[in-house]
Amino acid sequence: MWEGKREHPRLILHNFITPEECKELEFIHKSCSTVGYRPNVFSTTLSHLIATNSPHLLIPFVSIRERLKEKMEETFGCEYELFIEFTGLISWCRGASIGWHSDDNRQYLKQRDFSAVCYLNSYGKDFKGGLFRFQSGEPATIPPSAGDVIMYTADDRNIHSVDEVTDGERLTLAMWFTRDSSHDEDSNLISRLSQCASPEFPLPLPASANMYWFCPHQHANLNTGFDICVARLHLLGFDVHSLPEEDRSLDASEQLMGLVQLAKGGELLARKFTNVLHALQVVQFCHWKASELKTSKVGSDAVEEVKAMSRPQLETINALNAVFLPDEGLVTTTFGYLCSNGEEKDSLNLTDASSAIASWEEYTCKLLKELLSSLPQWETYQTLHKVESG
Ligand SMILES: O=C(O)CCC(=O)C(=O)O
Ligand SMILES: [Fe+2]
Repeated sequence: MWEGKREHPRLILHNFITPEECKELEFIHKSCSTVGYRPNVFSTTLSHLIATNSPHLLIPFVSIRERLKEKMEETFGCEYELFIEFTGLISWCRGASIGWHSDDNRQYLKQRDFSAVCYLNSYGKDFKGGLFRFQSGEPATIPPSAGDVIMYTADDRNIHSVDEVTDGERLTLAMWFTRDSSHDEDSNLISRLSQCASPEFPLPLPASANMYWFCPHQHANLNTGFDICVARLHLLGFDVHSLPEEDRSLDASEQLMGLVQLAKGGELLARKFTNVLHALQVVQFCHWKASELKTSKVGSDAVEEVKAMSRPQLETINALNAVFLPDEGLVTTTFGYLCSNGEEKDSLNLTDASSAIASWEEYTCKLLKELLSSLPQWETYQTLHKVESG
């Protein structure tokens, strides 16, 4: 069944994830990611999605997880034995790498039996460096390609590494599988969903006031970094304007948790977003769906007003950037792809972002409806699975 020998139980699958699924997961990651578990790594776990009041974003993972688990059990001959231990979108930015290791190499990781790494973007096209390598056995080197999956045992028969990423953002869906039901991710997620899932429209909520990422390898007293949301918006050419709060005593980090507006090229969009995460989700949605949204141009009455910025508004933006984005260059070197000449910056304007709001709301409602109708069955069977509607 496996391509390699028995000493190195592993399987490479090509195009297991569709291009549309890759794009949707990329949208989720770019609108929700937080600081990851290694230097220059950013992650979006399923529990983080629940914590940021975006539980509906679990839905796009459901059928992918199900298919991967089935394939894993079939490949390694352990039908109905496995539980998913961890699911996360992980991006490896410039400077990120990992040396030789097996995935169960810590006492607290011993429950891990199998690993699956799904590539959501491609070596050469989206990033440089970042080759996956097995220390022994074939294949030895794997250049990530969108849609491909590597499955392998988590023990020392599959010691592997990832070369340093030298440009761009390398995106994966990483999953671990276990035979130990006490490490079942699903039952944990379901109990959290049962506590929080309300039929109300979910407006994203930053999980904590601090989404600030510190750049490693800097001299300790020269610490620089950025707020992840502000940085991601900046990469698409948008600035954030916060609205004056009644309570002026709020410290800087709180300003992104309240009402914000989007600005670009000296103009400001009248529409107010609940917080920076809300603005980011809409903008990333707009980026994901850009070609569709442009062809189906919504009536101009739906387009919100774009006005020239006043001087105090410009000053507010500059003050926010000084705190949350002190080093603009760091954003491009971390999240950008230098080969692409920063064309992403000019791809969207304020009117595009404004007309994407309705479609983003529609998308969110559709997923929420599916979540709410699936949850009773998930609770009964204690697994996240595709529930046929109607
Ligand atoms: O991203 C990859 O290709 C593998 C990552 C990895 O080895 C790990 O996170 O343990
Ligand atoms: Fe690994």
